[in-house]
Amino acid sequence: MAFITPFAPSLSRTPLRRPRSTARRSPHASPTLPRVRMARTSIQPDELDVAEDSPRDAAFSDPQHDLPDADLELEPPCVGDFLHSPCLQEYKEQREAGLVSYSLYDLPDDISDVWALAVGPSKATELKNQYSRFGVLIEHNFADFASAEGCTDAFRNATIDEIAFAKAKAVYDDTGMPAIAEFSDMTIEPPKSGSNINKTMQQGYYTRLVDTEGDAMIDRVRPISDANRMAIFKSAVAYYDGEMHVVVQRAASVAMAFASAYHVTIAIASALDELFKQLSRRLNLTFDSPENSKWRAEDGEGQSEGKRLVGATMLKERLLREGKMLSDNIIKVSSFVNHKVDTELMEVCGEELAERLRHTMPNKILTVESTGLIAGLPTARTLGIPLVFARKSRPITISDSYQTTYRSATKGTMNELIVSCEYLEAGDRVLIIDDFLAGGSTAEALFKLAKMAHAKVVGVGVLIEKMMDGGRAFLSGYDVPVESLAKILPAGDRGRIMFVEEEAWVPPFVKKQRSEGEQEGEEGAGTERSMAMLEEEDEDEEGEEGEEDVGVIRWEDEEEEGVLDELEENLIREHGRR
Ligand SMILES: O=P(O)(O)OC[C@H]1O[C@H](OP(=O)(O)OP(=O)(O)O)[C@H](O)[C@@H]1O
Repeated sequence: MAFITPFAPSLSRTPLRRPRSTARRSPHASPTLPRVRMARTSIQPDELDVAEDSPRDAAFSDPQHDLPDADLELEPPCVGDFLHSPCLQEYKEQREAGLVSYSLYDLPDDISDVWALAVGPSKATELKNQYSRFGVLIEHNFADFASAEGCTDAFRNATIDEIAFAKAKAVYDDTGMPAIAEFSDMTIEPPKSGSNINKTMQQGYYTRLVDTEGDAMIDRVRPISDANRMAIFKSAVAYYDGEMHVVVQRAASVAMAFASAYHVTIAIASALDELFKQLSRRLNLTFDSPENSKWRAEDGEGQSEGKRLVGATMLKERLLREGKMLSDNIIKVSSFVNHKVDTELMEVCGEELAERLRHTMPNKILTVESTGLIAGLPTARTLGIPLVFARKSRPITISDSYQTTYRSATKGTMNELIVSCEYLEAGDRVLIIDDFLAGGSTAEALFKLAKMAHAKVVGVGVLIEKMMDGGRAFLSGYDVPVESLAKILPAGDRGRIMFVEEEAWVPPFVKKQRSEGEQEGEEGAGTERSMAMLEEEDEDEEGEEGEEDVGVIRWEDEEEEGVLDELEENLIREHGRR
């Protein structure tokens, strides 16, 4: 049974690990860091009691359940036997043959460590960006771990945190680099008692091949499930550096009506986020490089220096923790956005909205009282432009005004919007900022006001976009960029908020610099590396592409039948018998 993701690391890049810089560590840290015991908490521990007949899952549902001490000395039994990564094996062989050297070439000063990964490709990109800002260069990703031939039982009997840990440890053992690894599974809970369901369907379903089998399994089970039946995605992430290990688990439950394999990313993102928090504290990974701490506008297009963008990340993290769906499309964020306001969070959100929309060259922010001001003010301040907010009732100080009406999505009432002719002028380039985008009627009303003033709306930015209300499509006719920091998916998951996972946004000029940097690197900028190494690298890059193609062809043409048979087997497998 394989869980291969078609992704190959660039084996021939020199595997480097600079001796750990103490500069980034706490001055009080002892040279041998203590081992960390992590309580394995889940987002919704109360919702994880679905697999009554599984001692593993019972343990998982207990937030206090720690790895037993024996695990801390892992080598877990059979771990080396039941896991195998062809790419890591190849790397190991190259290393043993002396083809990859550990000589340290000039790493940038702001890099203090080089790590490796064993995670899915999209998460790898995110982690690379995230950790690079903290002085960690992520150099390899061994995403092709699979259960070794003949080790199916050992693999099934291992918990997901054991597997994540085993992957991290295997990568560390074979590369010498600290490693982060991930492993996830999906459970479809048994139907509620009394459901009209035949015997084989009473136990629920389970897979560890979420990427490849998850959707097919959900599609098969959904028609025989009631709307409240849950698919539970669990993810374990582990870090190991030879001295210390940290293991974190998180879970996300999604109603079958909305579930897709994609939702495993919620559990993965949440676990990785917690892992990052733990590691940044334990390893004192500080964001201390002046080079990194600012985005630099060097494209000559008039973009000013902006700050590092963490608004979307922090907002999503907060949504995950505190946001609630009160109904299908009413979102409660009153503890940090629109009643009690987390001003620091709004500050970084405003900064990110400003940087995302800076290219529209606005000279004015237009928003609506009162909650539009929450995101509007920091955005305006970052851009250094004034803010005008439309009033919902006419102040006695306003005589000449532009005025329109719109229907409030949340209240269902018709509202007036009024802006003084003094403050919206012909030729203004207006950026609309609001807390929410739902159906788009509020933003459209602001478009109308701008039009009355012969001003031009150049963009729309919101903190939170409710994907189910179609505001983006509604506004598409205006043909302006629409940016949102968090895109909320339709309700589900017992009041929990779910959002679309997106790659971190980076300014176009930074992207350009990075791709130019990469090209330079490929074209021989790595002067410290031997010609032989560069040639190998070229070959590997060809190999990477080749392998991805093969992965696709194999699924579609050669092994499709086999995979479907296996899926069929999994579907009829009772939950407790994995
Ligand atoms: O895209 P839409 O469908 O127009 O919805 C978005 C608007 O809904 C909310 O305002 P609301 O109408 O509830 O008024 P409030 O800000 O006074 O609560 C929110 O603050 C946005 O302005």
